Amino acid sequence: MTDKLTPLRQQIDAIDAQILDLLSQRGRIAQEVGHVKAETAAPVFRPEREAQVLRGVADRNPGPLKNQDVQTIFREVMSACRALEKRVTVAYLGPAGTFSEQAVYQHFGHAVEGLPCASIDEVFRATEAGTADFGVVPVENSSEGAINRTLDLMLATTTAISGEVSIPVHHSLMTKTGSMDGVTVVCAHSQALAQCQVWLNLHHPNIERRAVASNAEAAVLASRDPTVAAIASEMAGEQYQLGVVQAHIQDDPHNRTRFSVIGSLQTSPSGRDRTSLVLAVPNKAGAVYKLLAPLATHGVSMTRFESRPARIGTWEYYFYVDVEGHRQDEAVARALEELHDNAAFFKLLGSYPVGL
Ligand SMILES: C=C(O[C@@H]1C=C(C(=O)O)C=C[C@H]1O)C(=O)O
Repeated sequence: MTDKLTPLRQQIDAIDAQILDLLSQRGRIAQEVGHVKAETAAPVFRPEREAQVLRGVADRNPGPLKNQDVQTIFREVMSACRALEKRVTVAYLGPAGTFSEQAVYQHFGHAVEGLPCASIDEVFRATEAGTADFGVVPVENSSEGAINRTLDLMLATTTAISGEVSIPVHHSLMTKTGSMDGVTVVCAHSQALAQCQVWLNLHHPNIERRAVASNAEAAVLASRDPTVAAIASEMAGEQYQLGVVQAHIQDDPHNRTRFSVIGSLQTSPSGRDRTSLVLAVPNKAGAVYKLLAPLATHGVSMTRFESRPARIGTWEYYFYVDVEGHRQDEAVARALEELHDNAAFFKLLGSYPVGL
């Protein structure tokens, strides 16, 4: 067996040497790109370019590696190259170990400076103040719907959306010991408790459920107290050395959360983009129908329509609308102009590449 393995490993060693050499060449060119950008104070992180690179590797992938796996590798290659230009700082809902942190790495790769924040408000504040270059905030969950605080802050702040990232959300029940003996309370973020309620009703109907600031916070509490169980990601469980009582307890096995990347960057077209905006109309019959007519006129598809009650003022609801295409695409630009004219309130949140 050894005789058969040795020549194969020699081939792998030779290929690795080539890969390393090519990575170094790529890194040196990225440094040059960094110098060019510095001359014009151009932004280092270019989400549209990174999206194109990732789509390109999937299109050209000859196998046997899976598209998703080569994309993960190239995301990290770009992340490391980008860090040679500048290591971007990204604020997210902490502490470390949250799904938000996972979303940060999925979008930016690991060569970034994560800035864990105590609340969604703080992520917006850090991003607006420039303490972080970008922020990553949850927008909607496939089981529980919109994250209202995020929608409200999108309206109230000057941040723009420059990207999106969607991740599978799997919840596990974990304790310090890996068993439920002596456990009197299950802690998690209210969204996670809601996403696991059928399972909890069935298996632990009599244990108190307590909502805390985040699932990672629940993991911290469980790591300190054997009477506390946490619902959190296994990543958080590993971070705080918890034992898994039961993995994947979320009621919907396809549960996902979509995050927005926020910042001051206005992303250029990537070829497959989405545009997010907020609209309001006076409370009159047929007003919403009329408001949206320009989308149909210009053949622009709407991929999301969400309403939020206006807390003060003249209008009853704000409508959060996502459409296919970039604000610079001709059809989208025309539709947006007409929407703007029809609406009592209009705010363009941003155009950005459709997430992988
Ligand atoms: C190298 C660049 O800078 C960054 C790094 C990229 C890369 O490594 O491919 C791509 C886009 C930018 O986020 C660039 O703008 O081309």
